[in-house]
Amino acid sequence: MKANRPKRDVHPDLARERLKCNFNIEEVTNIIDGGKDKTLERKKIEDIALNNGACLDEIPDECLSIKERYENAIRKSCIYSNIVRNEMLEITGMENFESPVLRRTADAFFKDISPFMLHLGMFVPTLIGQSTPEQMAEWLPKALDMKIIGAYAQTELGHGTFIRGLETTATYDPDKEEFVLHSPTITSYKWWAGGLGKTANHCVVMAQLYTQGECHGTHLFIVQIRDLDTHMPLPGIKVGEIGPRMGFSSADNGFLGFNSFRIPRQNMLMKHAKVEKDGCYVKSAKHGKLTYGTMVFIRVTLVSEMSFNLSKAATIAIRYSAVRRQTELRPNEPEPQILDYPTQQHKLFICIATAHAFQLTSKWLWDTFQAVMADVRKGNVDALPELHALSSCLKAVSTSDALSHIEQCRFACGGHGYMLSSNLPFIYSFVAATRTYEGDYTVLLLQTARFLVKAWEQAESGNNVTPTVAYLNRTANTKRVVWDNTHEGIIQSFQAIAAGKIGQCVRSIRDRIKSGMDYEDAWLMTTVQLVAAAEAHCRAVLVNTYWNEMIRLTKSSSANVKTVMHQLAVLYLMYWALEKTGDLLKYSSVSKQDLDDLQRRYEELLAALRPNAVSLVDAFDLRDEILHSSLGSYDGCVYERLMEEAQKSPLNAEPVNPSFHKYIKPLMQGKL
Ligand SMILES: CCCCCCCC/C=C\CCCCCCCCCCCCCCCC(=O)SCCNC(=O)CCNC(=O)[C@H](O)C(C)(C)COP(=O)(O)OP(=O)(O)OC[C@H]1O[C@@H](n2cnc3c(N)ncnc32)[C@H](O)[C@@H]1OP(=O)(O)O
Ligand SMILES: Cc1cc2nc3c(=O)[nH]c(=O)nc-3n(C[C@H](O)[C@H](O)[C@H](O)COP(=O)(O)OP(=O)(O)OC[C@H]3O[C@@H](n4cnc5c(N)ncnc54)[C@H](O)[C@@H]3O)c2cc1C
Repeated sequence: MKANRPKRDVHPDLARERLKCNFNIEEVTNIIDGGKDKTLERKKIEDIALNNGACLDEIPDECLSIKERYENAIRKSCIYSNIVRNEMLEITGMENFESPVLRRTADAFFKDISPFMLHLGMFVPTLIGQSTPEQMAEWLPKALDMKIIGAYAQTELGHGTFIRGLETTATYDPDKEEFVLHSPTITSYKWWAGGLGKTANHCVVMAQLYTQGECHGTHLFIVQIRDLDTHMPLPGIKVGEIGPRMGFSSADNGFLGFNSFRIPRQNMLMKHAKVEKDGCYVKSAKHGKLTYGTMVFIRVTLVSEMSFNLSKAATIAIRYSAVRRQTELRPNEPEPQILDYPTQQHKLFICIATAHAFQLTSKWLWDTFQAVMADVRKGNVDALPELHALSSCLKAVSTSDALSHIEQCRFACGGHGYMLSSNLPFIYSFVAATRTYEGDYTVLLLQTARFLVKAWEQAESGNNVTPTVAYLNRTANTKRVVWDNTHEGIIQSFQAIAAGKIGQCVRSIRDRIKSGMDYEDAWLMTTVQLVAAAEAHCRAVLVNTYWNEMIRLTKSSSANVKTVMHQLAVLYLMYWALEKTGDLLKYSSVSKQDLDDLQRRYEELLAALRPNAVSLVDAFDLRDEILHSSLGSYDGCVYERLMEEAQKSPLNAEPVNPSFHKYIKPLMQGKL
């Protein structure tokens, strides 16, 4: 099933674009990767993956049946896992199994999703984050060596968001020193877990723990569900695939039910709480939500995942826009490249800037996460609420923004963007799921809002608050910030908007309580504003972090790299300031004239970035094998590739489809 891509000359329009570049592309690539050494390591790993079997499928994935797609994905997953296990991890180090490079090289194998993704993405991280040292020694080597393949089964048919409402039970039986797992209702069936439907032989299960007649809430258990030799479901296990979805077509998302299924006591993941042999429950965690740790970890990693997906979509749309020509501007003049239209630049340059904003913020978030986890290991959980609030809003906003920008990339490619061979629909449907999974957008912003309301009350009473909300100490009691059109001024305005909205939420809640509502109802009635306040806080964090990190990381860069990186960050600030003019008018002293000036400067910036646009996406350094796009390949031979992909449609395998003789001809002849 291997096909070789024909080598072609670079399209003259793209070649001309590359000549216009005025900055050192490699320097920008190094900044995105996190340093020159990281770029070299990434390239080395990509070479290993691509020389070892990553391949174009002769028949595109989308032309296969569901079953064929799954089987092809498994075939490739096994090849890929072997390479990861035997060669890549030697370079990254076994402890860096979650390295973004592995995620990136996986794309060279899978246009859609690997059924093993959740094994490496959630099963292994849960073992690491939730096991005792003994459990880790037992399970982790097997998982890393692919001796066992796992899934993460938390969500049920009836509940995804409200984890405390999960119904699966794990009841301890001290006589046999076993837990009995049971699914008491149809709504208690596990639903959605990736890799569970057909692939996994183990999974982590979240269930309500009962011991000595008492319920202790949700805990995690490791459960073998299939025989390691025959792969048949074990007695007491009902497992299968949940059926076709909008995307994730080869991820075999599954359902799982238990009929009084027994597992040994040692299979409860006991890092934060345990059940003794006699059934005694002992809680050691200093914070009640540490069992939610894998979710926080994934939320943190999703920010860089969004940067990666956006960089793919932007690369496709910008290369395409450089070779696509449409509409005469003046009679008898050549049609311009569509990238010359300011409206096209408005759709696309923000995608490049946002990919940078998310990438730089994600590195900062990752460092914050590591520091907080190091504290937690020492028994200090003070920074956990702030980390939860931060990772929740950044996950929500980055997935939501990435989704709408990717849709803009598709719009920017006109009809051809609708083709699956462009890869934009795959990228879109993958990112659409991220807005929901690992915590829905609204739900996570409301988590952040809880933290913000408390922080606002602290700041209001003159107490110092934690770093990401420190702006509240400055702005909580200010009515309107004075508008200043420098980058510092714009960042401060975003902080003023956030503070203003949080303050308004607090006042609404208080007013509602005064008018007789209890706190829960007052909160509920204010949730539309609370979501907007949490989003505003997240934007303040994003603009501030992106700007500071950009300045820090370009300190020793060449002058032109500094300029272009600076231009992108200013574009990001201006784009969002213009998107939020209503808020600026409400919470700052900005005037109509200031906004008109801002609009003009934004349009000038689009023009200034235009000559470097193709090189800026080249700097993402996404190889064709990873992009999988007829519109986005490095050579820009868009029309040849579209035609080539069209030939692969199964409908073109024969000149006349049998349905002609069976139905159309009889219809034409009046014989039907
Ligand atoms: C090595 C071998 C080679 C192998 C090779 C294999 C080849 C692999 C092929 C490809 C490789 C690819 C590489 C992998 C790359 C990985 C990419 C990652 C992809 C991941 C894909 C993920 C798929 C999706 C998975 C899922 O969706 S899992 C399910 C997720 N579910 C949710 O997120 C549910 C959301 N709900 C909640 O989180 C909670 O219920 C809630 C909304 C937070 C409420 O919780 P609860 O009711 O319990 O709490 P409350 O009472 O509301 O709050 C009480 C207080 O607690 C605070 N709180 C809540 N949560 C937390 C927390 N996590 N931390 C800290 N504090 C928390 C809350 O704020 C309250 O505080 P208070 O002070 O206000 O009281
Ligand atoms: C592709 C995909 C893969 C997945 N993989 C896994 C997996 O591997 N393992 C796993 O365990 N799960 C997985 N999930 C499940 C996923 O985590 C849940 O779907 C997600 O957490 C949302 O929960 P829900 O489906 O119950 O939505 P619901 O909570 O029912 O949400 C429905 C609507 O109600 C709103 N809503 C809900 N609660 C509130 C509230 N308190 N306040 C205001 N509005 C609210 C939401 O905003 C949303 O608009 C996956 C899901 C998808 C789509």
